[in-house]
Amino acid sequence: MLRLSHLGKKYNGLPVIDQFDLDIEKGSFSVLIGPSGCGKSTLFDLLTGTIEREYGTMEWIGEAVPHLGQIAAYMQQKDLLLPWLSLMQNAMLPQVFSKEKHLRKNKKAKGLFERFGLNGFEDYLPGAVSGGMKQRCALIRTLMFEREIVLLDEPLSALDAITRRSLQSLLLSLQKDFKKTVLMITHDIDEALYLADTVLVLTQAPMKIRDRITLPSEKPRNLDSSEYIAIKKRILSELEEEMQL
Ligand SMILES: Nc1ncnc2c1ncn2[C@@H]1O[C@H](COP(=O)(O)OP(=O)(O)OP(=O)(O)O)[C@@H](O)[C@H]1O
Repeated sequence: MLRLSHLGKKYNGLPVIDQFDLDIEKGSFSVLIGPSGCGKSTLFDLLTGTIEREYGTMEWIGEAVPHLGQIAAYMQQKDLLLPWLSLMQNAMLPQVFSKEKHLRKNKKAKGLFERFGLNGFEDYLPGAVSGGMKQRCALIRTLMFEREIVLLDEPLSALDAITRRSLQSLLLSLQKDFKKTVLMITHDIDEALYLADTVLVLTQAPMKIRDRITLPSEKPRNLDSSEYIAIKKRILSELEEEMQL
């Protein structure tokens, strides 16, 4: 389990995150959804160790850790591929930090290119492929880090609806086939309901968990069913209330 206890961070003397607690089951897919500016990216920066927390603790499987820098792979909204490297070279970047055999990693990357529909594009530069293909490559690179936790900060928000849905299916396989613990930020309620085991609705800053919704285990889901329409309404009204505060 990932356990965050009493985390806190201030900017210019104002608390963005204050006494923030969160438990995430190992192997689960949790989605954070909250008003703009409530502190989601700040939380990820604390988790990755990009910024230092002022107080609070983090535990991963019962052990206190300073941050998740060595435990989590992080993927952001922007693909952040290096434009002068081919897709395969970008995907293989984690190899630079790994002591493992190049051959095994290479085989793994090739398998992922096939699975993610990028075979034949290994030698293309990022500038020569679509946004969806770049995000798929970024996702492969995230998997190449072979970390137990995957942090996703709005990874699909820049994509069109059709591309987005096909990548959502790939994200589902992150958890199912690769047994990752996934924590994702999104502004898209449908995306949250399609992917999550647990949806965490957040308050305005200082950020707290306002609602924790455990979804039925069946996936993929039919979001047109009355059950999901009701959950969607619940989340929407909670977010509207937060935005009016
Ligand atoms: N480096 C910084 N210096 C000062 N204030 C900051 C800094 N980074 C973030 N903030 C402030 O902290 C608050 C939370 O920002 P953060 O980016 O974490 O929100 P968010 O929930 O990720 O927003 P969005 O959904 O719009 O991406 C905002 O008020 C923001 O202005």
